[in-house]
Parts: sequence; C-alpha cells; structure tokens
Amino acid sequence: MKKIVIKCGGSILDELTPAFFASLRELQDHGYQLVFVHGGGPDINKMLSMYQVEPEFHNGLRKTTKETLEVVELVLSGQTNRKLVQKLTGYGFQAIGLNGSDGGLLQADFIDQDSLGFVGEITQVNDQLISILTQEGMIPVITPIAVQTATGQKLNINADYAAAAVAGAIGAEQCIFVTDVEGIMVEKRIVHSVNKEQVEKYIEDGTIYGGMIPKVTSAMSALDKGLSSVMIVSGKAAFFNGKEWKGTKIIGKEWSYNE
Ligand SMILES: Nc1ncnc2c1ncn2[C@@H]1O[C@H](COP(=O)(O)OP(=O)(O)O)[C@@H](O)[C@H]1O
Ligand SMILES: CC(=O)N[C@@H](CCC(=O)OP(=O)(O)O)C(=O)O
Repeated sequence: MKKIVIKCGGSILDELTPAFFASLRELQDHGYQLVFVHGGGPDINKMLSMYQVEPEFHNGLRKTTKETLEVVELVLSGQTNRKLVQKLTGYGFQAIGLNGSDGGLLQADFIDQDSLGFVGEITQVNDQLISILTQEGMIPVITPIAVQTATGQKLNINADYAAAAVAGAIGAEQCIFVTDVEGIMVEKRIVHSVNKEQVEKYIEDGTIYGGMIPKVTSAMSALDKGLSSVMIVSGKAAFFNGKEWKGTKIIGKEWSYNE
C-alpha cells in the first residue's frame, strides 16, 4: 500500500481546519496509509519561558541542555502529541500516539554535543512497528524524541528531519510538511515548485530563512532517499481535493514539475 508521511509543525497545530482533515480523508480514499510526525517548537518555547530559559537555535536546531531536554519531552510527548491525537480522533481517524524513543522507533546519535547538546540525527527507524500499526488501519503519531541505542540516552530531534528519516525508512511515496504558510514564498508569491539549485540559492540570498530551512533541507534528503514527492502545504486549508495539490512541490535534480 502507498504510504505518506505528514509532518505537522508546531506553528499550525492549534489552527488545523476541517478542510485540512477533509484532505486527509481524500488521501485515505485514494489508498494512502498515513503516518504523522509532529513538531511543537512554540509550545516548548512557552514552557521554557515559564522557567525563564531563553530559546537558542543554531541553523534551526534547538540547543538542548539536560534540563531543556526534560522540558522538550514533557511538552512534545505530554501535550503536543496528545493534542494532535485528540484532534485526529475527533475527526474519526484511528490515531495512536507514540514517543519516538519507545520500542526503538527512532534511534539516533549526537550531532555535535559541544555546540548543540542533546540533539540527535536519526540513524535507524523501527519501520516494523510502524507497519504493524498502519496495517491495522491505525495512524501512528510520532513525537520526535529518539534514543541512542548504545547508552539509552534520549535525544531531541528536529521534527522536519525526523519526518524525512521516517519517510525514507518506511518507503513512503510522499512526505508532506504542513505549516502555517501555503508554501514557499519568493518575491511575495507562493511558488508551485522549487528545485535543488533554487533551494540552495534561496537559502544563500535569504529568501528562505528560519524554520523553512530545516524543511527544505530535509525535503532534499527525502528525495535523495527515493521519495517521489515532497510538498510544503498549509494546515489552514484543503491541500488535496482528490485530483489537485495546493502548495509548493520540492523537486529533486532529475524531476520536472510535470512528471
Ligand atoms: N521563503 C519562505 N516562504 C514561506 N515561509 C518562509 C520562507 N522563509 C522562511 N519562512 C518562514 O518559515 C515559517 C515556517 O517554519 P516554522 O515556523 O518553523 O514552522 P513549523 O512549526 O510548521 O515547522 C513560516 O511561517 C515563515 O515565517
Ligand atoms: C532539535 C530541535 O530543534 N528539536 C525541535 C523539536 C520540535 C520541532 O521540530 O518543532 P517544529 O516542527 O514546530 O519546529 C525543538 O526542540 O524545537
């Protein structure tokens, strides 16, 4: 069966519309099994501010101390994941929340402990666990906390990177990044598609900045892993009506938009 990974950003979790959930139903009707990975950056920042901790990011990745990691897991697993599962259930989907560190679902190693602290990059995904759930018609909703297998240490993973890694590991056909804008804006307009060369140029000249950077870089890595399609779409509107997609398609080297 065709699989699709949907990454839901923290920027949009509280604003998902009925039209967005209708698009999910369309995907299921077109034979897609859905797998969610969620973010929650704004919720984490809110909780950290209660502890008077200033967020610090390097290239879109949160510098994560031991104390910050505790807050990240508390918020993502205990609050954000619950919120998304509840919404999906409310719309009639069979969603099941999973912490990425459970059952070796997401396994990772430190990226650079000196500069980023407890931040990881995924080395392995327990795709069997995901398959067991999707084959039963359930929708896994994955929190981007991973485990370093050798030590049992938990690591904070950027949700965009986690989604791309899951998509590659389960052989997903597509990966969709759901966020608070309708796609990638270039000179005040949403563009239909961007290719690798354009992405690199737009990052360099500042057209693509901040939270959009991990999205486009992980989109490129997902395409390198063999996915057919990666899109950036808004959670405020319908993004698929059974025929057409709305948003920005990221195109790998060998792809043209008409394919
Ligand atoms: N070229 C661009 N087009 C659209 N949005 C962009 C662009 N460059 C940066 N952004 C920013 O990226 C944001 C989405 O990233 P982020 O806030 O991290 O979302 P999420 O929580 O969904 O991952 C947009 O709200 C916008 O401010
Ligand atoms: C390492 C790292 O940056 N982890 C992210 C995990 C959440 C996330 O990615 O949330 P969004 O998708 O809403 O940005 C963080 O701590 O914010």
